[in-house]
Amino acid sequence: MSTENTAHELALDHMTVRFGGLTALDDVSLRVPSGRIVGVIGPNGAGKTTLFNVICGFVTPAAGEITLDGRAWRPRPHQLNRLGIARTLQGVGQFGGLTVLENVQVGARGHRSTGERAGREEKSRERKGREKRGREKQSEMDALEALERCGVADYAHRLPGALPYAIRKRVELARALASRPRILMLDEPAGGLDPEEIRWLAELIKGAGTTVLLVEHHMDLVMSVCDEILVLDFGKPIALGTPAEISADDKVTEAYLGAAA
Ligand SMILES: Nc1ncnc2c1ncn2[C@@H]1O[C@H](COP(=O)(O)OP(=O)(O)OP(=O)(O)O)[C@@H](O)[C@H]1O
Repeated sequence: MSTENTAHELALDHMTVRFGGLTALDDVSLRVPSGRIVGVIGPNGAGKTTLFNVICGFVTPAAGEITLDGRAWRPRPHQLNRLGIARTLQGVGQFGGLTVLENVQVGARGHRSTGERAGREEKSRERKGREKRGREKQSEMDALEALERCGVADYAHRLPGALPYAIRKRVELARALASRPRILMLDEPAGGLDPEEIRWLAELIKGAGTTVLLVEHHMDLVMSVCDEILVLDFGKPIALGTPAEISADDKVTEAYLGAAA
């Protein structure tokens, strides 16, 4: 697949990350066009999570550039939500003391409506109070909608710690979706899920209606949902192409066989 003429919502150019003497990413470039589902795969330790962490601003690269909507961009974790970028965590990472709904509202909270922006200049205390209540109501509605979309609205008032792992993974997805992101970053969303859950997940990803960047070990999922796949091995990009191209690439097979040996 060629992405030459497509608007690149997010792009990484010649990204290099070092941890002491270890090069975790070595001159990695990636285009994530608007509306596409782009996968990043590779054996353990290949640099997939590091790539995510660079985009989220958790890790500072030694070299390379990131552009968002064609403009140079230096990511900062606290700005992601406002910029419409949401990320799930590899595990389930929910606050144990909050209900499922409250956890998902945390994801929804930074989402700003047009009305909110329009009223930003208002100074009166009463107006501010009304806006705050409106925001909370909106975030609750967004959270409930996301929980419903993920099929777990029935658990809204439960504490996540007591719920089965697969349900918590769905809650984690709902948390990311609640902010209505334009770029959804999924870090191993299929980890620990059974085949039926993975089929559900594939449908959710395909129907997400956003740009998706997916790091995943589960090959069937990656091959079935991604438009394009980047393969990393020891931090180096070894292949980039459609699922069919990646499946037929000997370098990819060798990287995985080497990792299994
Ligand atoms: N904060 C860190 N400090 C030092 N080394 C790190 C750090 N984060 C990652 N690494 C190393 O960088 C390399 C890439 O790690 P990374 O977690 O990005 O790989 P990965 O492809 O996501 O692996 P996995 O599939 O096991 O999650 C590994 O050798 C890892 O040990």
